[in-house]
Amino acid sequence: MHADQKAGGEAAALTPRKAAALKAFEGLPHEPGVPKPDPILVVDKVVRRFGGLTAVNVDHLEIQRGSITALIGPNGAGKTTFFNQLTGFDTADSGTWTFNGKRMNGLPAHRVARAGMVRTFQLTKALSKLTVLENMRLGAQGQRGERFFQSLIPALWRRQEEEITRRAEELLERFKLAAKRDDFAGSLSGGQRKLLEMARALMVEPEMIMLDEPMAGVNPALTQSLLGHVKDLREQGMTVLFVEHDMDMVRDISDWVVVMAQGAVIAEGPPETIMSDERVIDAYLGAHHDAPLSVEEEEEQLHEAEAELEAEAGVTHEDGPAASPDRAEENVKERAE
Ligand SMILES: Nc1ncnc2c1ncn2[C@@H]1O[C@H](COP(=O)(O)OP(=O)(O)OP(=O)(O)O)[C@@H](O)[C@H]1O
Repeated sequence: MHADQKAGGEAAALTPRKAAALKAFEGLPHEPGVPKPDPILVVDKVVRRFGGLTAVNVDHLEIQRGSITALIGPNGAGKTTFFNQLTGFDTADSGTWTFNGKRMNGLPAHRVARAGMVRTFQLTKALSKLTVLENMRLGAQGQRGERFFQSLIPALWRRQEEEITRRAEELLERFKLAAKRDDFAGSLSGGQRKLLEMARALMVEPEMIMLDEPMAGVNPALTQSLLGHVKDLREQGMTVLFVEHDMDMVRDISDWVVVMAQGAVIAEGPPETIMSDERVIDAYLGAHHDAPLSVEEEEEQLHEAEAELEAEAGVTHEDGPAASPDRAEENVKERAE
């Protein structure tokens, strides 16, 4: 009975949108840059250098429409820098990327947002001296700019302002922040700020939302709620790309996982297999951790170990530092006895 209940629960969690997202990835090779059946974002040869450091060097990447894709990788892999390039918050040295078939490289952040691709930040950008509602209304700036000429006519402008407030209030309701509407954003908890950031990103009615570490700084009480909201974005037809270090969250909500290391995409695949992919384990633990040692490497390690033992034995011996390898050997023997 327990198994049935479990199966029922899982079936209930497999919504049509989730099923469609999973089907889109079925049978795809688990290789970096693998083409997707219906990509909303296509990235080619994006490079960003800081002095001598190549922070991003992504050869090819496609993000499947309507899916939740996780972007993972060790610290300093280039995930945030990559987000910054794609969303116009920084300028790539080279490369191209298209969103819904339109070239996005070179566009400033507000135009990228207006095209339907928005992002949130690792450290939330909520303006603490503005109220929650004011923060939400600011999120609609892209829409305002688009209707600049309408805004010259007061009646149209007022109607638009009312629309913006109505949408903001609806979203605050959905994200359970309605009671905080008139509080300063600075008074919110870390998790509530993350919710506000997500709600604010939705003010421009995006097609794709990019979340930079949505779980960072969120207390456990809000974790489930945040997860639910992210899944909900896909249920509403949006595409989600998120950076996250919390592997439970990655396993729980993503349909597909892209792994970055040292600026490049090194692996892609479904969450259940990607965590055991050797390339991924190597990237997290440091390259070649489990490759057999060469004779030279073995000798070098032996030598280093001996030198350490000798040094230790010399320092801790009553007679003072080891004067010679022989003396050190004696010290080691004495300690062993
Ligand atoms: N403005 C900058 N100037 C110089 N170096 C930078 C700059 N921004 C990022 N870097 C470097 O680029 C590399 C990639 O950094 P990035 O923050 O994109 O990695 P990340 O994968 O997002 O890491 P984390 O998971 O720790 O957030 C790092 O070595 C970082 O020090």
